[in-house]
Amino acid sequence: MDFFKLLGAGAKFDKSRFKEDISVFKPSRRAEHETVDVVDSVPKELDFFGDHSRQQHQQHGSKEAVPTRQLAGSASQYIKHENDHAPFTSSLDVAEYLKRHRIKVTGTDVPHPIKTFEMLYREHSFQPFVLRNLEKFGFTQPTPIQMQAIPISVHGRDLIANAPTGSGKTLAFLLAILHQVHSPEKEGFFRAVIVSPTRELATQIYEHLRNLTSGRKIKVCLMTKAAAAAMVEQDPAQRPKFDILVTTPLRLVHAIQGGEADLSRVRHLVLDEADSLMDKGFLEQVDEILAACSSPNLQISLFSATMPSSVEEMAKTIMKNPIRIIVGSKNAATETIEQKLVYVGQEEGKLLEIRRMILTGFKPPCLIFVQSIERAKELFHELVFENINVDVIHSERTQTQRNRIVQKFRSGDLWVLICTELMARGIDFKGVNVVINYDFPQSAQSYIHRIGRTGRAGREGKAVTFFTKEDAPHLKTIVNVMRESGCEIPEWMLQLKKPSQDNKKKLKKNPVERNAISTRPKYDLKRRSHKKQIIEQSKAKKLRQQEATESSSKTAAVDDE
Ligand SMILES: Nc1ncnc2c1ncn2[C@@H]1O[C@H](COP(=O)(O)OP(=O)(O)OP(=O)(O)O)[C@@H](O)[C@H]1O
Repeated sequence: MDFFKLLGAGAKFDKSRFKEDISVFKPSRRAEHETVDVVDSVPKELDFFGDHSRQQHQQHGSKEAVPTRQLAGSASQYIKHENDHAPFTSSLDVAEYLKRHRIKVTGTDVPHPIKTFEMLYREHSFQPFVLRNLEKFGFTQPTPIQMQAIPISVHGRDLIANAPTGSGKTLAFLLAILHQVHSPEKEGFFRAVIVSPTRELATQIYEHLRNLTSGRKIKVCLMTKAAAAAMVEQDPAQRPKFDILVTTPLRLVHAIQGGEADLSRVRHLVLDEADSLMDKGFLEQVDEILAACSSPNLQISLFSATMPSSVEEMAKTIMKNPIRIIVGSKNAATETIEQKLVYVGQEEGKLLEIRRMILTGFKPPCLIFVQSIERAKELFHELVFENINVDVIHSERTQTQRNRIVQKFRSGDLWVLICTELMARGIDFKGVNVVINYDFPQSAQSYIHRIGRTGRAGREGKAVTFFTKEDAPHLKTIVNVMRESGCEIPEWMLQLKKPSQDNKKKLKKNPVERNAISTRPKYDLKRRSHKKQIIEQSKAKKLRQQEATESSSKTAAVDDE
């Protein structure tokens, strides 16, 4: 029996490359004579995921070798329907409309959704400039999250919104804010604050807002390092007045502590990528921001493509009677993304696979995710000689470099961008064709956001995730996401054991240890590191000698005096 055909069910395997693994998984004589359905079952010998139970499920499953996306219904949220302009006639009518757009809403006194942007003007007294700008920038029809989130926010209600990546969440909260802040206030206090976890995302939201406010005197502040430094220098009475603030958490906390940002008049606080902001790394800062937003009428909105229950529970403690929206399935990946898992054997197999992809019709633009800055640099040094336009972005690069790289990737000058988790959330590169998870993601959330950089706004995209034997215990986490987003999964993958909560936590905290990314033989690497060590030791010795000579000549000079 062909075990690598079997392993290939739901993943890709190259037999010639995995000779060693073939011997590891070599079937017993008895197993060779068994007639087993190629896809449905995995014998013990291949049970490197530690799940023996799936043998009992031989009769189920698909014969599809690679998981494919189920197309049915995936683009439904963008399809216009005949009755889209007619007002709602009954609550049944509303329920049917929500169902058709796969919008689930929970909460009390939920305002009706909108069917068109024009309804914002007719039913919610939006200013005409908003409609003009929407048209100017090509937004003709609201997406499902916009249909329901905007009226809720306009009614001043707290909101927890969970909708897929690339489904237009940004415009949903920006339009609500524009309605609330449609004319500039003379005193110029911040009236709305949008917090996002990265500078890149904050900049993107700011640009989006600038487009939507064009032609109006609404003042928007992007809290950059330079802007914050300028505020510190300025006399408080002379500081420019702003209506809306877009910021990262730490920058804002510094401004609050330094007295440059007064949030006492903020009416609406939006936490974009809320689950990330309410995670340990940011929680303290978010607490401080919340404390500074002291208005009794504060309205809070949380948006993300992933909203774990623990975050929702925590969120409810700071919100007043919130309404919750889920578009599609909760915490699922976007359905227009074709997702694939590729088994690469050892760590070294990843480079071979990526080179094979480049040689055999690789369609840029492409984002490649790795788990650390070190690995991003290593991969860049390997791919830079491949005759492709490649660059690398991570938090150790300067802000100017980061801005330039993002710009080049957007304009198509860069084909391949190697990145860390820094780029996983929110960044809207419209035409990314493929996302490669070179390193297996550390959580389902990370997977959903990373692959969500493709397949945006109803477009199609591809996501390829490499996995080695070390990643196998966590494979089920990703398989579950794939299933939730409509991929067909072979039965044996569905039967894999779930990683324990403990294991999940461990992986989230620390990534899997991996060999360095390099095509150089290990012997070469060892020799290089040894050589480097000798050079450093010799430099240190020289320095010590120099210092000793200097100090003895100083003593001599003192003696002479
Ligand atoms: N109503 C609309 N019609 C057409 N395009 C839209 C509409 N709303 C948003 N878009 C576009 O869809 C793309 C994705 O939107 P956005 O970045 O807001 O997604 P998101 O839901 O915030 O994703 P993520 O979870 O990754 O942050 C953007 O290019 C945006 O301009």
